[in-house]
Amino acid sequence: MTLITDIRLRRILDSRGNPTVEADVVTESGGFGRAAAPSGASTGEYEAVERPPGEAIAAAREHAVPRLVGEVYAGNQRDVDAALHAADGTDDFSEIGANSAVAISMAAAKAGADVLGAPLFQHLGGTFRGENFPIPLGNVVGGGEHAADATDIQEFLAAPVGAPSVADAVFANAAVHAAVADLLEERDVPCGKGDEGAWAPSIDDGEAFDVVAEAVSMVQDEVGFNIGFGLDVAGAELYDSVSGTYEYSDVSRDTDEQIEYIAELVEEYDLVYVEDPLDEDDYDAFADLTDEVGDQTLICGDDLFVTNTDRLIEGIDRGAANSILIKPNQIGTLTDAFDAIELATENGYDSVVSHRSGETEDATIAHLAVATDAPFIKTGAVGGERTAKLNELIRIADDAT
Ligand SMILES: O=C(O)[C@@H](CO)OP(=O)(O)O
Ligand SMILES: [Mg+2]
Repeated sequence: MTLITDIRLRRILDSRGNPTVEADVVTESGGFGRAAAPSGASTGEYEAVERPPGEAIAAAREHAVPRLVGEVYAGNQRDVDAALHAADGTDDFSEIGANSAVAISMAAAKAGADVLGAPLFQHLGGTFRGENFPIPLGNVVGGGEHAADATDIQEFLAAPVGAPSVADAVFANAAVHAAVADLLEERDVPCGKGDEGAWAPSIDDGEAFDVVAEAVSMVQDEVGFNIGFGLDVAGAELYDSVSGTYEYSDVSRDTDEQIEYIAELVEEYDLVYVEDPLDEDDYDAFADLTDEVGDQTLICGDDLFVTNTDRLIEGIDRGAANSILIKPNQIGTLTDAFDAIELATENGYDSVVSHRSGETEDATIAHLAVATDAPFIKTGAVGGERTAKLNELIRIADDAT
């Protein structure tokens, strides 16, 4: 019933106004799935390769579509994704593009769910999923590669760890986002928004820490549950491999100083989450920091692991980080993303399913997080392409998908 009978690929707009790949998958019994690839700005060196959308579409039409249409059942995700790998023939999707691959992979999953008449999370995760929800990490202030002339640290995140429901958590993050705007106005700091909808003021990191800590504590008092504070440092973007230092606007830190700086921030702000505090090649530094503060906070590898099980195995062996960011487009298929989450879970690493800075209204990652029982999701706080995922989580919790 789920035999794939048609695949259409097109260029659509992403949230930055750039083209991206959208896929439609149709099955023999009329099942339909549509999904779109997101796109990163602070991309990891070891990510699967995103090709210009026009080229990715042409290559996928030539190599992948003939291997899928009339050949593979959309309901069998591993077969779909194996066919995508076989069609590509490289180990980084540089032939058909990880953007075409992930769009087709996710669209096939949705078509499979459609034939079953089941919500996507249930098709992917089974009937016992849908009871637990990820804690949403909400980006409220940001800079780095996501906004010009703003903070050095890429993302200051609200983490409503004590929220009684996913809806309460989502609204709490939006409230922190609004409180940050009020506090910045009081300080006469004008600001626009960065790529993910976070405020992008022209302030230094120290001032951003003050503002976000105050906003978090104000909203925490209002809502009456615990809201933590987290960061995505995007360390690889700050790291200068020639000098071996992390280059901030006002200071440069060598690796030991960077480890100490992050450890101090964990203490001072009681950080519950720190993503990519160090360079993507430095497993040893990740291991040292994890050793120092890993019992107090999550040290998450994004550019370090790029959702890749080989890189995660290396991290597990060396004690680097205790958490992994999961971005399906970093690795190209849902199967690969699932395998990374399962390997992480088996080894006590918390998975954080994540958006990209360039997004669409596609909400697959909300279902992926619920399907895999992931403890966290990072998908912004406000903005249509971000709320598409947050509102989908609320609907899943309300049993309304
Ligand atoms: O670094 C990150 O975690 C992501 C998403 O927040 O950014 P980008 O998609 O630009 O890689
Ligand atoms: Mg990151």
